[in-house]
Amino acid sequence: KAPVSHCLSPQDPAPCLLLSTPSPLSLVKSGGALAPPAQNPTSLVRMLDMALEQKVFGQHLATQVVLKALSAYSRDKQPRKPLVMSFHGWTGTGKSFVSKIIAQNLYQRHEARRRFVHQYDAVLHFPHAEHIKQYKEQLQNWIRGNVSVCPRSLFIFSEMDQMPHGLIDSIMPYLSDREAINGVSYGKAIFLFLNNAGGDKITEVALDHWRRQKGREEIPLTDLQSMLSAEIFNNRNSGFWNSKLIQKNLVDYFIPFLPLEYKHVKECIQEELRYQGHQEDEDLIIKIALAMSDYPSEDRIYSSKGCKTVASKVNLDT
Ligand SMILES: Nc1ncnc2c1ncn2[C@@H]1O[C@H](COP(=O)(O)OP(=O)(O)OP(=O)(O)O)[C@@H](O)[C@H]1O
Repeated sequence: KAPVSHCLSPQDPAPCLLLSTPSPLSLVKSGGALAPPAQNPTSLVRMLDMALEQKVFGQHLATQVVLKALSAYSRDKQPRKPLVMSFHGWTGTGKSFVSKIIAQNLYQRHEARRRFVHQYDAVLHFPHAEHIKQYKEQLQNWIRGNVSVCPRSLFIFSEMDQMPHGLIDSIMPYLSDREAINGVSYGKAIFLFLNNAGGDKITEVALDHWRRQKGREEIPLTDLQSMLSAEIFNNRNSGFWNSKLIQKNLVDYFIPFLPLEYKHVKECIQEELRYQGHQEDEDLIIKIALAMSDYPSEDRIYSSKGCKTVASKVNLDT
């Protein structure tokens, strides 16, 4: 569970420092491979597939789309447009978890590859809406600087719902389908946006399916995706409210994270017990999972916190 490190962090006083003093590794041209030293992109995607399959519970829609998108992306030697994915769902359903798995598998086998992964937290890095002009400039500089050094950079924007309105549109030129901007080509970069916006609608759809006694696997992805794009564009609490990125269709995939059910929470608890080195204790697993399955109040199908508080609950009870 290594923390994601920054290549050029938003708080760096000189955001382009690495451009003037790059390390030898950051100068290696990544060419068609995902990151230096060159690796077979297909095998990286296969490893990612295995990791998602083993570690992520209850998110068959999200993991399928992520894998398809990344396999297509990794096959394209000269993409003109970066891959842009927007994750949506309730808290604790695995959005950050999946983005970490992507980062670890595509970039972080080698310590130095962490330099290709950049995480921006709207609450931490863009706290004051009145500074939006300055943030726009900084954001453009960080992205331009990082992609100049590492074309296959991965940018993760978490807490998108807290993003000052209009800020994300400042990166629109980099997400477009075009050759290069001032000699820098952005087509090999990946952008991930993590949002809670859309989570309530996803849950409504899932619950409706459950009430009609249809399986979770039957929830249609296409309906959810178009609903999500409309929802985040029209929702004032979303970082994409009225966003040109949505209007211009620059987000390639809207990815729904379904609310987690009792059985998925149980799996998270089992995993956490293993991780903390405890024996599997079925009574304890059931006790925690039952307490966490709280939505809707009459049926208690889903956990409104997903698996987010599992680690602390296990800590408390062991
Ligand atoms: N679908 C899942 N499968 C396995 N573990 C999960 C899943 N969802 C969450 N977890 C566990 O719960 C922890 C918290 O989840 P995570 O941070 O990914 O939630 P999130 O969707 O990003 O929430 P938020 O919207 O609050 O940021 C993860 O680190 C992971 O251990």
